[in-house]
Amino acid sequence: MSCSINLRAVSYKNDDKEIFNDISLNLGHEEKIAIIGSNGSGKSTLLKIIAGLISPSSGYVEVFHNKINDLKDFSKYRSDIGYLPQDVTNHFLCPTVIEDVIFSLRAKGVSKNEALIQGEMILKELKITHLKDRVIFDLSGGEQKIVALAGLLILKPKILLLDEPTNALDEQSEKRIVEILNAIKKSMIIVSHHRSFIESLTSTVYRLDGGGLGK
Ligand SMILES: Nc1ncnc2c1ncn2[C@@H]1O[C@H](COP(=O)(O)OP(=O)(O)OP(=O)(O)O)[C@@H](O)[C@H]1O
Repeated sequence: MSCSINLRAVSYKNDDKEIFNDISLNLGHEEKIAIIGSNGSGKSTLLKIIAGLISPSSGYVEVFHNKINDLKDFSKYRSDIGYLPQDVTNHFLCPTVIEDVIFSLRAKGVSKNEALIQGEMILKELKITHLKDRVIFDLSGGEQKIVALAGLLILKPKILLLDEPTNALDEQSEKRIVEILNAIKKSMIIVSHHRSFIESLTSTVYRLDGGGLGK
């Protein structure tokens, strides 16, 4: 099977406390999987390891079947992996929606005109054109999540890692996120506590608990 991500016997210790041990997982091409588990079981930590933000204590990650030996190895896959953190509030770098959404493209050297064209296309796709010139910190939590997602999607990542994408959202915003994610054909790992949300996206659900990952 062609895989986007493989975890090979990944373990993580924090101040000598074992968070999880010997985790193996395969994320197939354009497969969507969900990870559930109790608070503090290590779901966010595992997602950060896959996103290349922290290193495992032992074991390793493969991205497109290439072994990642240290965090530097992730640099060539940065644009391929879009990571949505649990709390997006501190994730924004620019005051307005459109400026923030195009920020990563501009950072890659894309001209302002071209970046604006692509930014407006993403806003249209996600049906948030009306938010284009709004100040991000005045937006609701749900709107901020969708704007953060737009900022990831503009780079056309092949893999999405989403940490609690519907945390604290109302039913309407959750429905909107489900529509958006169901329309996206990408490899995806979704961490969530919301059973109904997960079930509307995938039937492949893993539980991380007691230091191990199982179905
Ligand atoms: N920066 C940190 N410093 C110290 N301990 C941390 C840090 N981040 C996480 N931890 C600890 O690591 C463990 C796993 O945390 P993590 O956030 O990965 O769990 P989680 O399953 O995502 O929890 P939740 O469902 O509450 O979001 C917890 O015991 C947590 O207290």
